[in-house]
Amino acid sequence: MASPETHEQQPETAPPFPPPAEISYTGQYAVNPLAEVSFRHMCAQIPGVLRRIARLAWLTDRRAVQLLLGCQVITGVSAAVLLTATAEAMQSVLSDRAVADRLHSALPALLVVALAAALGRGAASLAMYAERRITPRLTTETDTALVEAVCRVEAAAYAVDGFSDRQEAAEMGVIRTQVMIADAQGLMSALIRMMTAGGVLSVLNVLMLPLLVLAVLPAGIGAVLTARVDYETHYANVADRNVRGMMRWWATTSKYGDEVRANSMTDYLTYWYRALSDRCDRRTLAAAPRTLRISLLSSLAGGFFLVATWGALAWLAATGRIDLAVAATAVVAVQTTLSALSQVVVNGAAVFHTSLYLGDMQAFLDDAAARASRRGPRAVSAPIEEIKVEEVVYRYPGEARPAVDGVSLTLRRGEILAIVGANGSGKSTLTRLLTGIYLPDKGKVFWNGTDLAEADPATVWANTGLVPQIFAQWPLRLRENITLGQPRTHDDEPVWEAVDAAGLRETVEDLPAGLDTLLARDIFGGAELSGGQWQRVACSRALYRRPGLLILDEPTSQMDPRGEHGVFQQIKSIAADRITIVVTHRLENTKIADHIVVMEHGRITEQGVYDDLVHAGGTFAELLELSRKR
Ligand SMILES: Nc1ncnc2c1ncn2[C@@H]1O[C@H](COP(=O)(O)OP(=O)(O)OP(=O)(O)O)[C@@H](O)[C@H]1O
Repeated sequence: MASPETHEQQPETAPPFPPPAEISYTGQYAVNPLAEVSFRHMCAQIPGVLRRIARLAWLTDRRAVQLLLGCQVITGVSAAVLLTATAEAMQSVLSDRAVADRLHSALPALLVVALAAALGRGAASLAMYAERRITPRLTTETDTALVEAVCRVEAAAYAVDGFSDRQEAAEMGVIRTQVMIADAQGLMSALIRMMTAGGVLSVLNVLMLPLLVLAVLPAGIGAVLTARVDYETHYANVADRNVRGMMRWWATTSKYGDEVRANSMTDYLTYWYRALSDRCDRRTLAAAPRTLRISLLSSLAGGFFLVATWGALAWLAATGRIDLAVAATAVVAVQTTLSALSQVVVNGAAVFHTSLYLGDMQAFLDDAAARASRRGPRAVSAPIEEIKVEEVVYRYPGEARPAVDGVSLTLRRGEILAIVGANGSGKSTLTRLLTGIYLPDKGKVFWNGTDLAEADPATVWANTGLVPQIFAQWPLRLRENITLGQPRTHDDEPVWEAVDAAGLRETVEDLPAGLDTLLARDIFGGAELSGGQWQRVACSRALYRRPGLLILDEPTSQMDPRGEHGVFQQIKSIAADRITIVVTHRLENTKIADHIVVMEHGRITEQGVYDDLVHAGGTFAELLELSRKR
């Protein structure tokens, strides 16, 4: 192995950074939903998407939807009136009478034209107002539904390959809801205008309409094909974008700022971030020639038919097949139909594009709903007298070996259980099974005789208090960090009790606003706590709940000896009313336990009380000996 000095002397020989891992999933999520569908199938989806958008909008704001629909009708009627009145005005303007007479006779029709145009514009403004009433709430509804769906899945879903990528893809659906109503409304109003203008045009000359449709259709096909290419690129980039988003937070949050700097990680992290971005860009750029080809071909075909349309109109007028007034109206009708058709194409493609992301969002919401906790209606009643674990086995998805493998235990109220064992031996997983966060693959966990697989988890978790190894440091006030999610009381007495129990009073009294101090210095301001102080906050949070089952997973790993001693004394003093479980590597702390279990490779290999295990000559004695030798 090269010594550190060798590294220092030959920095130029250091190998280049390894590229970020290629992440691709092979599970059920690996199939691009577009890969196997035809163009016709894709277009056939649009009415369904419009229906779904309409339903969501209707649920959000019925009156705004009614207003929107009313405006669409007015748009259509005003477009038809406008064209008919234009034709009438043209008849008068292009007649062979004196100029003053022509204008005079055209005046009523011109007034109707002005009125219809004003009505159309007014309806468009009102439609925009209605759209702006619906969109923000619709986005909030979908966004909240997504957050709630993720919060309500069984915790085991997080470990399923591709779950977080699907969530990332679903986020795109939420983003698209911001333009979804505007696009759908644009499409509808363009369709109405197109139908009325097209109707008028086909009355003037039946040949014009198919020519116009042919002029715009290639652009429509091109836009939908481009949307498909964009979506394919988006789909290929989902995993990398997801990782990049997470890495961005890890690299830039002040939480890990010390580690990043003092371990010289900045260069690697920026290289890594850029490499992931480059990879996404490469995929995007690789798709550019395809979109160029699509755009050129569709423009060419569209241009050809557009020239044919104008040529046909000129030919009809030049050969006297239609008179000049009709030709002039036809020019207006062609322009109106053309702009409406173009809008249909643009908004239709946008709605189609949105439908792809909405499809991802819906698929994720359905998947999350299927993974939501649905265990049974039985309620676990307090106090918790007994927790019984029978031969439980739990294997994380994709892992070869179970993390917990055939464990049986019985815990009674008033007892303290200590779980010890090497890293990765299954201690935390066992606590997740005991609390019902995970349900075992085999075996059962009973609380007061109720199988947790059949119990409503809310009634189970109403009785638990957990200090996990990695706990949340919420960017909220100190009081909320302790009481988060709990029923509020009118005074702070119980909060101070929890503060005292974790030995946090002195810290709170030193804070500028006591319990009201905001603990979000990086984001919104306030104060910052040390690692050990945060751990005391996490302990206060669990103790504030006065739980029937208190689980502390390495609760004092960052505390000074006085703090650690105080917390363990406190655990002992309140143990009579509850079942307490402590996971710890500091074996001296297990002296307070009534029962100790030693775990190895997911199994309990030794158990008993402290004094017996110390002299048993097994793993416990060996680990204790090693810790004393240091
Ligand atoms: N979310 C997860 N997905 C897949 N495997 C996991 C997950 N969490 C833990 N494991 C695996 O399960 C095994 C047991 O992990 P567990 O966290 O229960 O160990 P532990 O005894 O608490 O370890 P430590 O002392 O390091 O906290 C380990 O092999 C670990 O790799």
